[in-house]
Amino acid sequence: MPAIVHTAAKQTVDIGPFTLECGDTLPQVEIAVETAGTLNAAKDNVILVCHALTGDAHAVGDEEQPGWWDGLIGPGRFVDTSRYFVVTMNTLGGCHGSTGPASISPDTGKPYGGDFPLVTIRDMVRAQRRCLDRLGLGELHTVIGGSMGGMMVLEWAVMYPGHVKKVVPIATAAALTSVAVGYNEAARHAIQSDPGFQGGHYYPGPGPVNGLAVARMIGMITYRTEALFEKKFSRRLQEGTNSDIPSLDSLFQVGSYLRYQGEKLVHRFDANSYLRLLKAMDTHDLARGRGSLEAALSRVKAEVLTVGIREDLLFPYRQQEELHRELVAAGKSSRLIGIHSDYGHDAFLVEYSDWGPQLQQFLEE
Ligand SMILES: CC(=O)SCCNC(=O)CCNC(=O)[C@H](O)C(C)(C)COP(=O)(O)OP(=O)(O)OC[C@H]1O[C@@H](n2cnc3c(N)ncnc32)[C@H](O)[C@@H]1OP(=O)(O)O
Ligand SMILES: N[C@@H](CCO)C(=O)O
Repeated sequence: MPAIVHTAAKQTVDIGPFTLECGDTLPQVEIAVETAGTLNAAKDNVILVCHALTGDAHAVGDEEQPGWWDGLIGPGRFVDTSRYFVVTMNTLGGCHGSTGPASISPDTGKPYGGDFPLVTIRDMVRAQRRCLDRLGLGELHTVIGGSMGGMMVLEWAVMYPGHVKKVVPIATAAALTSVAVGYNEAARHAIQSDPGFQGGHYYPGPGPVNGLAVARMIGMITYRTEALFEKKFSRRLQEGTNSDIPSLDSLFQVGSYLRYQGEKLVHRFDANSYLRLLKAMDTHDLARGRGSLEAALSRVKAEVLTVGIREDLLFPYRQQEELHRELVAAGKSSRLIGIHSDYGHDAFLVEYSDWGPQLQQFLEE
């Protein structure tokens, strides 16, 4: 069993062969894990953080690199690492240290590429559970995460009700709306129609970089809001563009920004993982195989604090309201916070003042 290091630490945990919901077995699975804080003697202060689509295990910063949730988690912050032992894993199927399409298949000695199977949200959660077992961490104080991470949070509450005391699903839902699935289809099509895609067998080449950039551009529009774009860019043209005569080359600031965001993602994300994680979100439904959402939620034992962003275009606030309503109807302990933010969906990664204090209180009660 791997040793647990009880301060900020990174490790890769071998969880062995792993059979997915689709029936395929990955012969060897590794999960990249980062921890922050100290595990107490009773082992009852563990908070599991589940990342969103392009996140990774580095939620909490260290001397080398800031973490993507530093505004929320750290010593003396809303999730206080001087009290809690925070564990974050790169998801199975991802591209930041855990087994995914770019990993070498033990069967062929080559990267899986296009042969890597679909990993569902439930597979991701089962892999997390097995990883925690390997680390000797059976019980969770809280599971928290946003967007795709929030889907995992809800699955934790349903799949392992006896193992988690509290859950905090943020900017998420029991299943994506048809519009969100539509955006994801357009993003996948951009990647798969790029000549660099080659059916997913593009390693060690750069792969479908243009398609991935376009996919991110589409995504970014859904992660923000009209109000934010109006404030930041309005209809201004990018510097150097002739504003007097309309031209095919006219570049708006918003266009330049989206292109930049697309290029930025290409340097830190693998297209094969992007395709699979989008599909995992599309195909996810908390009710699948459980009769109904009501039946699924009837299994929940954890206290639930749902956080929604009222301006979220991707996971509309009505979805978090519905989740809360269903939980209450099922007699569960459920609270809902609806914040306002021009950031829209991405607010959970950038704005904490409206919900951080309530989260802190929820954790400490
Ligand atoms: C911190 C990390 O690296 S995260 C790594 C792991 N990834 C994740 O966890 C995923 C979640 N994170 C995210 O989605 C994002 O990082 C967010 C939401 C937290 C913040 O997004 P950001 O891209 O940092 O912020 P924002 O949308 O304001 O964009 C700012 C960038 O756009 C650039 N920009 C702004 N206007 C324009 C324009 N008109 N034309 C071109 N570029 C522009 C800025 O110069 C800035 O560039 P920089 O990132 O090189 O500094
Ligand atoms: N900005 C988030 C959006 C998806 O929730 C990410 O890239 O993971």
